[in-house]
Amino acid sequence: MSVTRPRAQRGAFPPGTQHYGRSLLGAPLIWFPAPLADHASGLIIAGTHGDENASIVTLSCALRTLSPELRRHHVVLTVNPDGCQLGLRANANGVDLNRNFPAANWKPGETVYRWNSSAESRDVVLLTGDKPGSEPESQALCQLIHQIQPAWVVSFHDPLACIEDPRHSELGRWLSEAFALPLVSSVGYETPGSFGSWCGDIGLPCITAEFPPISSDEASEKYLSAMTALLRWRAAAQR
Ligand SMILES: C[C@H](N)C(=O)N[C@H](CCC(=O)O)C(=O)O
Ligand SMILES: N[C@H](CCC[C@H](N)C(=O)O)C(=O)O
Ligand SMILES: [Zn+2]
Repeated sequence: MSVTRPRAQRGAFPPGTQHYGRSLLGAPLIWFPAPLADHASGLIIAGTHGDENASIVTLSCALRTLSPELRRHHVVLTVNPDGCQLGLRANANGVDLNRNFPAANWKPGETVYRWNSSAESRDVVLLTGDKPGSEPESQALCQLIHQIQPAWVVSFHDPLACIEDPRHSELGRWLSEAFALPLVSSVGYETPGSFGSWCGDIGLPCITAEFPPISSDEASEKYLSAMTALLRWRAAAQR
């Protein structure tokens, strides 16, 4: 059996998508259950920030490249489909979903982000939501995780160019080598109400993989083999 599908067949998704809710604007929230699911299956997510296209597109390309029957891990391509449609970091309410998760450290009010990689400071203002987990997209993702109980989560973002894994786990070290990105313990600033904070609260290992500032076109070439390998990654003890 071939590990990858021929290029001619990679234009369409393999069958088997499922819905786990609806976005604020009514878009379906879609996930791709792992055909080879077992207790060691993880969850790979991207598009929490709808303007972080390079990682979303590369994960999509990998899903369409790997022979579907070999995929061990579940996938959510776009946590924030409304943000993707609007070209926006936030969801349609102006909420940064990665400050809206019902973590113990959630903070009310405003949050800031950097306009682009040329900006020196974080001066663009977004909201964190009316209460922890107020947004349909973050609520639905938490519910999906409680339902499928992944062994770990890898959350893709752009453009900070690092693999953030406080545990420096086997998977974190593998990601750092496979994507040739530095392994760090923290992205270096506070992210109250973030997905990783919520995972920490429930004891779920979470690694944040930040692509560098790179086009989708270049990332889909440079990172395709690493992303495709991640979809069927196994710990050494399971090989
Ligand atoms: C350029 C981009 N808006 C940016 O640098 N944002 C970072 C956060 C990156 C991310 O959420 O993955 C920032 O605000 O520092
Ligand atoms: N660049 C991301 C970093 C996320 C950090 C991660 N540890 C998490 O908790 O999701 C952000 O500003 O939202
Ligand atoms: Zn992000």
